[in-house]
Amino acid sequence: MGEFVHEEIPSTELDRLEATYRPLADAVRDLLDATIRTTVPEEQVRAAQAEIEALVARLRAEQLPGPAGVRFNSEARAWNWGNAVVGLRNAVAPPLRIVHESAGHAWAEVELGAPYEGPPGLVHGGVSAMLLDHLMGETASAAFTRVTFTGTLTMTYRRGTPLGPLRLEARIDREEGRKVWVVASIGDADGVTVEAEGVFIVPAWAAGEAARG
Ligand SMILES: CCCCCCCCCCCCCCCC(=O)SCCNC(=O)CCNC(=O)[C@H](O)C(C)(C)COP(=O)(O)OP(=O)(O)OC[C@H]1O[C@@H](n2cnc3c(N)ncnc32)[C@H](O)[C@@H]1OP(=O)(O)O
Repeated sequence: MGEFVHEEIPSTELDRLEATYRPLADAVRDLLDATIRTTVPEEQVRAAQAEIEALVARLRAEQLPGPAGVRFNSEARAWNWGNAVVGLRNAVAPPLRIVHESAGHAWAEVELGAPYEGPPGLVHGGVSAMLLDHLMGETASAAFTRVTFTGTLTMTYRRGTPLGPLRLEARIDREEGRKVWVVASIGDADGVTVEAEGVFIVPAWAAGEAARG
């Protein structure tokens, strides 16, 4: 596993960088959707591909040696720009904007489009699991006071989850030692579509931090 990296970038500078990278990722997200849905003639598809390849080369002129990781500064600011669910610079991430109502209760509202499809018009079951896994993990972390990893995640798909606006919610159900049980759901305007239960574990190597949290 990589590490949580201490990198001393002031929070004001991070705000400035995020204002640059967020619109870039939004544009790439739009590109994903357009790549799925375009019906332009094939020669235009090939021309667009060449332009995209040129853009990739421009961005790769300077880059990190590997994934973005999780970083934090001494102002208690943490950033995980590559995260698959919440990563600000990750066009694959919706991204989920999670609201921590209190330690142990969090929710998010999101609109999922064409890149998240499984059955026709419905959210891919693995995407539902991925989004809930992350939301539940952050919930188990009790407002970022401890590190938890998913141990076991159980999904119950009650009915198809339509693409479009959705609400996700998670709560800590109970705790025992280093184990935290979290329950969660996804719902649309007509009610719950997916329920999940998970056991999140404060790893032995992080247990000291958890005791302080
Ligand atoms: C202060 C800093 C703040 C920073 C704050 C940052 C917060 C930022 C939040 C981000 C949120 C991200 C959310 C993404 C969530 C993922 O995607 S995490 C990635 C997917 N998960 C993984 O890769 C986990 C891989 N597995 C592991 O690393 C280890 O097996 C585990 C799960 C950490 C457990 O390791 P361990 O600590 O050595 O566990 P161990 O001592 O053997 O067992 C402890 C207890 O847990 C039970 N247990 C162990 N494994 C399991 C299991 N798989 N299922 C159920 N129970 C289990 C044991 O039976 C034992 O129970 P008791 O005997 O105590 O009753």
